Amino acid sequence: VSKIFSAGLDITEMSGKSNEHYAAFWRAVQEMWLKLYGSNMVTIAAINGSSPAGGCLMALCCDYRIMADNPKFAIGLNETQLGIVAPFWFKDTMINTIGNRATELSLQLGQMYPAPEALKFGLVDKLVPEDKVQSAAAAAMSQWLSVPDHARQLTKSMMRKPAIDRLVKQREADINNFVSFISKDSIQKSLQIYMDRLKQKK
Ligand SMILES: CC/C=C\C/C=C\C/C=C\C=C\CC(=O)SCCNC(=O)CCNC(=O)[C@H](O)C(C)(C)COP(=O)(O)OP(=O)(O)OC[C@H]1O[C@@H](n2cnc3c(N)ncnc32)[C@H](O)[C@@H]1OP(=O)(O)O
Repeated sequence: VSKIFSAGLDITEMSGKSNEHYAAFWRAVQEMWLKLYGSNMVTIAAINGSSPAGGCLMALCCDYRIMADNPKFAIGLNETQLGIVAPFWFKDTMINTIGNRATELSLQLGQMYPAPEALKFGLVDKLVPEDKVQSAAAAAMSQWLSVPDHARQLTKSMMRKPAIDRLVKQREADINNFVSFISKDSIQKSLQIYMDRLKQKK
């Protein structure tokens, strides 16, 4: 979709459903992260629009991020703005990209960064004109693929393995945490208010 890289997780999957539904949904989200963050392939994010929360997470899972140079497009982990909390593995992924202090600021405030600020913060690696995002991503891919694969893969794994192992170890506990958190009346109410606001903004 033009102007949106990803709207993040589907909020309708996290509201008004059964605990079994929430558990299956969260397991699938974990699986997505484990596959993408743990992939030994080269992954380049061509960010052609806004990228809140889960969308930002997907971009952060990639090895390199190229974003369209348009201040109307914003990226960030904005969970607190929805009244929810980015789980520890979202937080770890952000820390591994921009460091601890910048992550703390970002997460507590639920900040969405317009493209130029995202570049300053290190959330993205490069800005290019909107119509050059795909070609710039292809060029970056060629550069990354020119590095000997075994050396690049072992290096990637060395950098990411501690975060991945942490989720693998705590996977079931993380699902239980998510289910008990998201099914609280107060959290369901916050999500509903956020969705109503999204619809009113039209
Ligand atoms: C203690 C801790 C323990 C455990 C952890 C607990 C909790 C962690 C849980 C969850 C983590 C979640 C991460 C997420 O990804 S949450 C989702 C965050 N996403 C957003 O905030 C995006 C909101 N959307 C927008 O900002 C905009 O819609 C936009 C920039 C993506 C697009 O803007 P547009 O102006 O182009 O389009 P709209 O008119 O706003 O939207 C069109 C349409 O789509 C609906 N919609 C938008 N985003 C979502 C979404 N993420 N899920 C579901 N639906 C969405 C929007 O309501 C409109 O619907 P209608 O056409 O009105 O029906």
